[in-house]
This record gives sequence, C-alpha cells and structure tokens, in this order.
Amino acid sequence: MSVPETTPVIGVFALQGDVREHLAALRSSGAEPVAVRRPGELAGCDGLVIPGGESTTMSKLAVSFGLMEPLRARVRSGMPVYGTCAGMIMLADKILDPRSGQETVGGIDMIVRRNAFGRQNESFEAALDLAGVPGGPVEGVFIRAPWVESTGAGVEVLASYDGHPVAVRQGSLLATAFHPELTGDHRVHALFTAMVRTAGESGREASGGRISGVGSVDCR
Ligand SMILES: NC(=O)CC[C@H](N)C(=O)O
Repeated sequence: MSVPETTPVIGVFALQGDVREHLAALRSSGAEPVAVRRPGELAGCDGLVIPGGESTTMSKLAVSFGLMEPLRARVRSGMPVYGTCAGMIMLADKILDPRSGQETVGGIDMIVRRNAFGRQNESFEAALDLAGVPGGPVEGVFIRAPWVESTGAGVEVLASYDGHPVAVRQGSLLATAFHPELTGDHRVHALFTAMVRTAGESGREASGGRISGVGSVDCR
C-alpha cells in the first residue's frame, strides 16, 4: 500500500522581494506556501524560501522585525532553506562587498560577491545543467545576480556559469544566484520541497511522530 505524500508547510520570507512568484511556484510543487513576516509565522513552517530582492534591505528589515535571530536559530537546528539571488546572499556566511550594516542569516560556508554579473540592464538568461534536477537544463534568469567567490569543503556546487558557482547546496540549505520562480519551470522548487519532506521525515522519526522544530503557532 502506498503512503500518501505529505504536504509540507513552506514559508516565504515576505518582508521584501518577489514573494508572490515563490508562493505560486511552491504551490505547484506540492507544498503549502505561507508568507512569513513575524517569528510566530516562521515557527509553524517546515522549510523557508528567501526570495530575490535587495539583500541589504532584507537584512535591515529582518533585524527590525525581530526575524534575524529566529532565522539563524532555525538554520542551526536544520530547517531547510532555499535562497534565490538576494536570498543566496542572505544564506552566505560571508559577503565579499557588504553594504554598511548589512548582515546575513548565514549557514552556507561560502563567500559571495554581490552584483557580480553586472547591473540591472546587464540581466541575462542562460541554460544551466543543475545537478539533482532531472529532465534537461534549467533556464537561469540572472538579475543583478551574485556569484559564489569561494566555498568551504562541505558545500556542493550544483551548477556554474562562466566558471563561477551559481547553485550550491550544503546539507539542508540550497541557494541559486538565478530566479527559477520567474520561469514557470518549477523543478528547482520541487527539488527543495523534496528536501523539506525528507527533513520532516527524519525529524518525525527522531521525535517519535511529531515534526521536529514546529511550534504550536499556526503560521497560516
Ligand atoms: N535579483 C536580486 O535578488 C538582486 C540581488 C541584489 N543585487 C542584492 O545585492 O541583494
């Protein structure tokens, strides 16, 4: 008898960035998406997406809404997080060229360079072979995108462009310099949703039935 697939609750950091596109992509990949602006909303999520946008603004808003420390705590406790573009910057342990006062959530042992591929009018698309995503290349949309300058030993590079890593994974953390949420191809979100399901299953085993890390607060 087959076991029905669970529907994980996946939050989208919603203080800034292209939130709606991620909510839609997550819904089509079998997750229940919710917008996250407050720590109580984060507490009810099995995973989180940090969207594209502007990483300095995200950093400042996360601090002033009291989300930065809860985000760091959930990353430390193993919650899966996927960052696109500005979200990738938010997951980097270090930014090569931070703006003043810019902090990151961190978690991926990498150094990123902001706006590495140029300005808004130098935006481009490129077909990328992405490890872990079957069915042919993924169309990468790069908008004032960062690249990964260097990675630590625990970081797996899933795709590169022009010799620079643009998709990486470290444990339950996934980051892309490009924006799959803008293309209508939801295979990267499906990969992330599968990562969240797997993390939930091992959390449930460890806690004897309950999903670990999920508080009593309903985030919907
Ligand atoms: N499309 C994007 O998310 C751009 C990221 C932006 N350049 C930053 O530094 O945050």
